[in-house]
Amino acid sequence: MKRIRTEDAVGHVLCHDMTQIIPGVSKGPRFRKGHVVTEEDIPVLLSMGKENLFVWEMEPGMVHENDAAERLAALCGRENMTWSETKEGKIELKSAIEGVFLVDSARLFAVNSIDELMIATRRGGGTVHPGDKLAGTRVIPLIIREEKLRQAEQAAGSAPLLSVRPFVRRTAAVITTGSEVAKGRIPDSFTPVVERKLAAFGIRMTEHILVEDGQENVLTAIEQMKRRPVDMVLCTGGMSVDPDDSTPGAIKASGADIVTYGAPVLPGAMFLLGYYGDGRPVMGLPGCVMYAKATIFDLVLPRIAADVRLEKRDFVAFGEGGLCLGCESCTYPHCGFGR
Ligand SMILES: Nc1nc2c(c(=O)[nH]1)N[C@H]1C(S)=C(S)[C@@H](COP(=O)(O)OP(=O)(O)OC[C@H]3O[C@@H](n4cnc5c(N)ncnc54)[C@H](O)[C@@H]3O)O[C@H]1N2
Ligand code: MOO
Repeated sequence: MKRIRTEDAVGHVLCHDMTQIIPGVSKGPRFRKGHVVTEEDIPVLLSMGKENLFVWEMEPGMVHENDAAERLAALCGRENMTWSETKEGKIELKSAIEGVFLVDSARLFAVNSIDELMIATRRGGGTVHPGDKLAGTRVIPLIIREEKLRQAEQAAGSAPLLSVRPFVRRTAAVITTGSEVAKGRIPDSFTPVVERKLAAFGIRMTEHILVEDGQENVLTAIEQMKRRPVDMVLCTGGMSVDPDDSTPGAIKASGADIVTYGAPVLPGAMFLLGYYGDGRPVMGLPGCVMYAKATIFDLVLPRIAADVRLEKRDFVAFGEGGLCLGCESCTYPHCGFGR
């Protein structure tokens, strides 16, 4: 910080707010802390009685907070996002589309480990709508060393830290397993739940089949459904330890590359996800998906719908927060489940 003559202040950064009082008209900050003094400001400052100013020394190698915020926002990404104007050293990013919001957590962690700057985002993996806030960036001091920004850019790497991907999968085949349902002993109350959950992402159930228990039966149904022009295959029921539970074995036998059978999520421990060679996902949905308000199916569906390939580590990461607290009135996704 240094004291300089107002006439010499063009291009310098003010260290504090400057109040202007025009009797009977206005009283308030005429210039904000952080403002970069322009030629036109000089007569105004002089009229406010400011013949000298306290300014930050804009030495080479220092960056103003507004320019720094833009450098940080650039690390976040632009595609399918809107940027607010830079105000008081902050930029807010919002979604321009409906889709799934993704965060590269490890690289975001690395950037935020650097002092004097920050990027805060909403949790990744969930659905966002146009206008939803995604992230905000700013630096902590009014001016920051260029070197710090370079460190952040290095930690972030070349790919954007954040992305929003539109929902692109449109159709699903549902295979409802269980002799009690296939034989009509009880009504099928699982399929309507699955249809409703898919519909929230614009996915239609274009194929549906009921099959009796038994690995051969389920396998035959899966093979039949795989040949149809559907974007994903879903099997309901038969996912646990009962001798008649043969869905996981049938999915494996159908040639899927299994990402996970089992996940650190309750409800949803018995969930299975695999992919066929052509990239289409196949899932085994345990009984809890039918009766619980929110389950692992809700946690993975945004990414499945956006054709973002899930890996084993994505499931491992669910463990902390993967326990649904079973609140009397469910507020999912506005709760800690899966976060
Ligand atoms: N000893 C253990 N028991 C259970 C375990 C376990 O680890 N050890 N896991 C539990 C968990 S967690 C879940 S979730 C369920 C998984 O159930 P399944 O996916 O195997 O479901 P089913 O056994 O096929 O059915 C359970 C229940 O739901 C009824 N059902 C199934 N499909 C339909 C349908 N389409 N419409 C209406 N009702 C349906 C079925 O009749 C059964 O009553 O396992 C726990 N048990
Ligand atoms: O763990 Mo089951 O698959 O939760 O309800």
